[in-house]
Amino acid sequence: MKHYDAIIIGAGQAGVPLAKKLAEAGKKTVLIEKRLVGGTCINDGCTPTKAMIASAKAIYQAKKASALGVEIGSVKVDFNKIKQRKNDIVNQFRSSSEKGINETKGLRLIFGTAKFSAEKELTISLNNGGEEKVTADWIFINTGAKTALPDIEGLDEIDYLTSTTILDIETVPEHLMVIGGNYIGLEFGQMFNRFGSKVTILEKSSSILSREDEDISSALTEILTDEKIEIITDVKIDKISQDKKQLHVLLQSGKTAKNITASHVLVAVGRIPQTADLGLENCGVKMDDKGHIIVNEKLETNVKGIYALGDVKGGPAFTHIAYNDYTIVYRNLIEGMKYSIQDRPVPYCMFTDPQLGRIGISEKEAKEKNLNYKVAMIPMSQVARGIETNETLGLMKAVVDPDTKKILGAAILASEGGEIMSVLQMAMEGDITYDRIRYCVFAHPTYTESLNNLFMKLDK
Ligand SMILES: Cc1cc2nc3c(=O)[nH]c(=O)nc-3n(C[C@H](O)[C@H](O)[C@H](O)COP(=O)(O)OP(=O)(O)OC[C@H]3O[C@@H](n4cnc5c(N)ncnc54)[C@H](O)[C@@H]3O)c2cc1C
Ligand SMILES: NC(=O)c1ccc[n+]([C@@H]2O[C@H](COP(=O)([O-])OP(=O)(O)OC[C@H]3O[C@@H](n4cnc5c(N)ncnc54)[C@H](O)[C@@H]3O)[C@@H](O)[C@H]2O)c1
Repeated sequence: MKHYDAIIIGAGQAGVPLAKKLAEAGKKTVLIEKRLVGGTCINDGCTPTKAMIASAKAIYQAKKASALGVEIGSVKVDFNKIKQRKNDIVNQFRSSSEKGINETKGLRLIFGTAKFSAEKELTISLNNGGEEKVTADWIFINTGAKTALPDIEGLDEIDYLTSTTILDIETVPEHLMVIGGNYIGLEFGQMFNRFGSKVTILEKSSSILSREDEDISSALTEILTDEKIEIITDVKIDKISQDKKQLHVLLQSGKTAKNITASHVLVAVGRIPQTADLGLENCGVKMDDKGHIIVNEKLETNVKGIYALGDVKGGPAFTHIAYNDYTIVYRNLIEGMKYSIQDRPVPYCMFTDPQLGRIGISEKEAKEKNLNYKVAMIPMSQVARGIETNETLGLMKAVVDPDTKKILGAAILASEGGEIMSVLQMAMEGDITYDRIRYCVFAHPTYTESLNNLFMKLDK
């Protein structure tokens, strides 16, 4: 049995950089991956979806080009080429990551499924056959999450799609029914609508984006509905069945019963941690009732020397959070720092068009916390850059503290909303108050310049 300084389970967004850096720091390290280097983000998540969303945006832009005086004629979608481009980008990212691992001295990559067989011992079922046992002083669990399946009668008897399988479907669905109206449902829903599918989104809450402020959720609902996407809320699905031609969904929306047929169903109701087959009972690492690994603010589990990073530990499930987990663990263990995950900013961006860039607290949260707050808001139809580029959908909104003048949070539903939000995040991190931003000199005419006008609204 081989002994290492460090074992990392999962070549995801935390695992790969951590493994490389530990090996570079002189630690004998092994990285175990059961499927593909790069994990969800590169292979089934951010990279492929954002590549395909770029194609969907090009279709949309081409169709509205006549508003800018450009006549394109009919727009033809080559779905195979869209997928090929997506596959090329994914392969490029994955192979460059794998090359980086293989070129790192002191780092071994094993393809296989790891399971704890004792506290600091793992048994690996190797992908090319056989088994290997390894032990280490430090073990880092970065096994990510997978699609959650709702408890709906008949779901296990139909050919449903997940965010992974939909990436490789042969043709554009005629009618795509999406269960779940949040990040995955909305990004895929709008994308396939633009590729030519009829799209129906079924959301169990009273609105899509149910965790966001109502004005943000209703603005996006209007935008998507204008694109002819059907959104049904307050949904309880009673049964799904399939015959040779169609899928049939029996549901209640509020008090109304509906029977909807569709050609395809995409399940997008959240993700669950990949912990069930990890053998955690053999090492004593504790999980919560949803199967997430419980960690302290330094990402250590209840067992000394075993850490969990990324989606598997619960909390915000984003690539940048998994990556930040790696930097915290690495700097604490190798550089002797005392970084914590508490109070770190959690920005995110949903890549619908317009994007939703979010940071800090929402108005809803400010109200719930009984804070003294004010809201600044400007519709994109009043933003010069938006008008000039024909990107007038959405709004910018910031929640501020009128006493300290600090920005508490922002929701930017706009073209490039993620970039504009990041400008406000920098201001929040650097304690730049809104009364300064109001008079900051920004280049004209940029979206950022409109932050002057956004905060001017607070005087009115
Ligand atoms: C469709 C989709 C779109 C997304 N878009 C975005 C986005 O735009 N922006 C964003 O920030 N986030 C996005 N996310 C979320 C993001 O992908 C995840 O938060 C991120 O990948 C989590 O990284 P991780 O390192 O925790 O896990 P992962 O990247 O999931 O990596 C875990 C790895 O562990 C491996 N593994 C699991 N169990 C074992 C085992 N027993 N033995 C060996 N290996 C194992 C898995 O095969 C996998 O490779 C998206 C997710 C999806 C599904
Ligand atoms: N741009 C991004 O950053 C991005 C993009 C995609 C995914 N992600 C990550 O992936 C994770 C999973 O995304 P997601 O959208 O699948 O999950 P989610 O938990 O964010 O949203 C699931 C939605 O499904 C609804 N729902 C649950 N059960 C339902 C049912 N039976 N019928 C109808 N609706 C139901 C919920 O009310 C919710 O609105 C997110 O946590 C996110 O962190 C991020």
